[in-house]
Amino acid sequence: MTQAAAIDLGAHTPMMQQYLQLKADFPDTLLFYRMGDFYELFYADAEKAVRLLDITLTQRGQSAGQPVVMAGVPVHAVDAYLARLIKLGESVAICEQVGEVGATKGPVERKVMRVVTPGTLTDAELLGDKNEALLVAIHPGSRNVCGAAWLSVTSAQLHLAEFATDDLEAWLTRVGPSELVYGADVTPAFEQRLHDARSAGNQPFTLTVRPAWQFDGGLGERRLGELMGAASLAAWQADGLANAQAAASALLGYAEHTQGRALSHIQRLVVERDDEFIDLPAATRRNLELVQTLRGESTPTLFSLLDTCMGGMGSRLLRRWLLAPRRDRAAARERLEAIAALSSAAGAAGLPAWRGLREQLKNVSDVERIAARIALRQAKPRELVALGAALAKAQALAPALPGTGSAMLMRMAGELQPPPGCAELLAIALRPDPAAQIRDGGVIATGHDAELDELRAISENCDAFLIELEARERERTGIANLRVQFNRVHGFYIEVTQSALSKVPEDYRRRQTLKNAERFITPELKAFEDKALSAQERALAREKWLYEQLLDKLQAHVAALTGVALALASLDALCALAERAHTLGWNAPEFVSHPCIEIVQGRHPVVEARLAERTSGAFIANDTRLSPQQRMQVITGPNMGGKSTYMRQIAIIALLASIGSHVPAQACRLGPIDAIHTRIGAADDLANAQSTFMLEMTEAAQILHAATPQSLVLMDEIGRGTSTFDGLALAAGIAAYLHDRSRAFTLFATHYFELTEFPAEHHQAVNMHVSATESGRDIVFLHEVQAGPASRSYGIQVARLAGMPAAVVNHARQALSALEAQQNESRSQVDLFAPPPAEQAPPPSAVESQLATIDPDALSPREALDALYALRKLLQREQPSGATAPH
Ligand SMILES: Nc1ncnc2c1ncn2[C@@H]1O[C@H](COP(=O)(O)OP(=O)(O)OP(=O)(O)O)[C@@H](O)[C@H]1O
Repeated sequence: MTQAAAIDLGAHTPMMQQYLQLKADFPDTLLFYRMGDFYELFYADAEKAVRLLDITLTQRGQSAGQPVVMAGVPVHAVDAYLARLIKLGESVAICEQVGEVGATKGPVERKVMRVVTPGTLTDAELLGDKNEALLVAIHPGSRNVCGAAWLSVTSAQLHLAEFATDDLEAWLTRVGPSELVYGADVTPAFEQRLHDARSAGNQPFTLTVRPAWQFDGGLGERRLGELMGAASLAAWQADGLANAQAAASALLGYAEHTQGRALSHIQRLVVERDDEFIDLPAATRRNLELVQTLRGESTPTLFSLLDTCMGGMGSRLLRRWLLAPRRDRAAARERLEAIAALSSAAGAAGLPAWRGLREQLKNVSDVERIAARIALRQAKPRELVALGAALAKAQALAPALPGTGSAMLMRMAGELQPPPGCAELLAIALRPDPAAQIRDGGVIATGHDAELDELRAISENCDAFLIELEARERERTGIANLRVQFNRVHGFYIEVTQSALSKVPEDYRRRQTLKNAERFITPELKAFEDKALSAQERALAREKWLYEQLLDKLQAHVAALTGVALALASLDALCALAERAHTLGWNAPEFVSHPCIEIVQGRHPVVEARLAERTSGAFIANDTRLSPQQRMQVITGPNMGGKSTYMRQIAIIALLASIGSHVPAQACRLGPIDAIHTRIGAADDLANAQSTFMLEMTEAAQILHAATPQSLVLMDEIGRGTSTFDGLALAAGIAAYLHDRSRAFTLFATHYFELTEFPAEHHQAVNMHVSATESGRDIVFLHEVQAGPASRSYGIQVARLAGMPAAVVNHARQALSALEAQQNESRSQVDLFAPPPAEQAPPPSAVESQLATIDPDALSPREALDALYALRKLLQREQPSGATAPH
């Protein structure tokens, strides 16, 4: 029950009545109730805010016989408080004063203008330049089909997908919601899965329940049709996706509810199918440290190395590219072509084009977000001025693009053209340095609106007018000490001393009599007063109105602006990739249609960068060659030798190539890839109460189920978490499965020496090892990956390097010799990789043999019954303890 319904509203003060009525619509959301220069929170909201924001709880007056408990935040600092609440997963309804103070009896009219939630942020201050808040709606349908719809309120795209409900977690990992909306009617089991998925990810999202009726397929189809301006969604291949449409209906409903208006800027509809993308499961994103390190930090990661974009739009797009590589190579090929064109020398200076373009892209404002904020009517004056400047830069960029060699760049040159009239509109309407908020005035340019100019002139020229009027009246009347003045109570007046009263002209009207003087007003002064007194307020109101008019006019340009934004973002991302390729010495990959991964002198870009920073030696590049004939590498060698680095670099190179980036290798040839799976030792997942070993086996099992001959699989030290024999046996089984059944490209690093025998019987596997040599009693890692198994393991040397006490090292050496001697003696020929014996069928039982002799068609009913009794008797003889027949 809501607060308002639970209590007797009538007993409250009028203001608290108003508050409680507003709050009733937002029972689960903190309500910021505007009172002058503060947003106030009351009752339970106040107590919660005090806890979360560390602000002071106060009490003021009484309502319904109880003290009013409240807490407030100043309006000018609200963004900082909102940012903190959003980070904590809270939502906030912002309630403003919309009526005029004193216009009605009772409290001034108030309205919730928007709801700020983690998935619907639009303020740059709350979002950060490089981040995107994604709102996702999920609708589980019948027959294991789940519908999803998602968008970022600040961009123009809406995504739809339908997938097997079993794959829910994988989809959520890929999409990465900030907030997930689901219907109140989902099953408790499904709801539990959402809660589990929320806490499993690196970035927990907020869950929001919405009424079940909002998830309506028909309504969704209609709303999407309206947004796209089309009668059918067939053009987007979005027809027939009833579950995704149901999710879209709730998504749009909720987004509008939070923004307080329709999302008219959404103009692109994208249906995503799960076979479109290279699968990058959560473990892969984590293990390859794509956007977050294993410790959960944002650097150093592959993305932090890659992202040298000049603006937030470019960074966000590049991140999307990195996390959603496509199986189809068309997009990657286009980008590679563009990078090549951007990298070729242009102009007299002979410098690559990207250099100049990146200079031009500096300080270009976030057109994507500003366009969305125009559509939502939230754009602030300075954003619009920045938009004008960005459009000018976009226009200047178009002719600077390389004219040949890249279809993508040529397309972009057209897309960078600002919508006709838009920049002019902004330039005419706005001052170049407007106030931050329209409510402060000083936003609309002089010369744009005659009435505003006049109002401003009045308030600005007031003094001059009065001086001029005074001089004129003195001359006209001949009263030398006549004064024109103003006070708050009586307004403007002309003051004449008693002695000069005889000279006062006809048209002077008496306003006030003082002891020694009389005050007058003239029709001219009265007219001026009417204007001047309210000129400032009227100027402010007029500016506000003109600003609204400007926003109205800009609506027509929103679609084109989002196009310009995308072109700017793509250009920034491509220039960043070109810059990286140049600076880091990367090369273009080549795509082929036959399955293979061939890398010449590949490097791990992040490890390489770290080594370069510490100047602790160069990174040793390594080759890789995987083909259907040689699809698995069993990699051995000492700890710290570089096995993990080598395996990860292959995955990273394959991923970079797939997004259309150059790669850290001399050359790379890549066939089709459908997934990158990784199983690499992780810390205990304490939050989910899973043991390391359980987690290891769960992840390995998922990979075995999912991997195909086009997948790349990294298995690092599988079996490490249990006893030696268990671990070895499992590792052998898993290797055999990947080799024989999955037939995936597999990199299998292991510390089980016994597994080096695997390739002898599995002909598509080869042994590789990372090299190391001994120098005295120490070990020197060479980090070179070479053919063949490691000659031995160096665990004890590594332990010595790590500073293990000499006593332990000596003890271990001795124990090792003893163990090795014993093993050599007793080494029997255990075939680790022998396929398990086929299960033998047990011989038939007497009942079964007897049953086989019966021909039911040849029996009379009486004989059939006899036969049945005989069978039962036989069974009882066979199973004397179980007196009844099996069922
Ligand atoms: N190719 C290389 N060139 C230079 N240094 C490297 C190379 N590969 C690895 N290293 C260095 O060696 C360190 C250890 O590498 P890595 O973690 O890959 O070893 P590992 O064999 O997987 O060890 P463990 O089995 O203990 O996990 C890296 O952090 C890096 O500093």
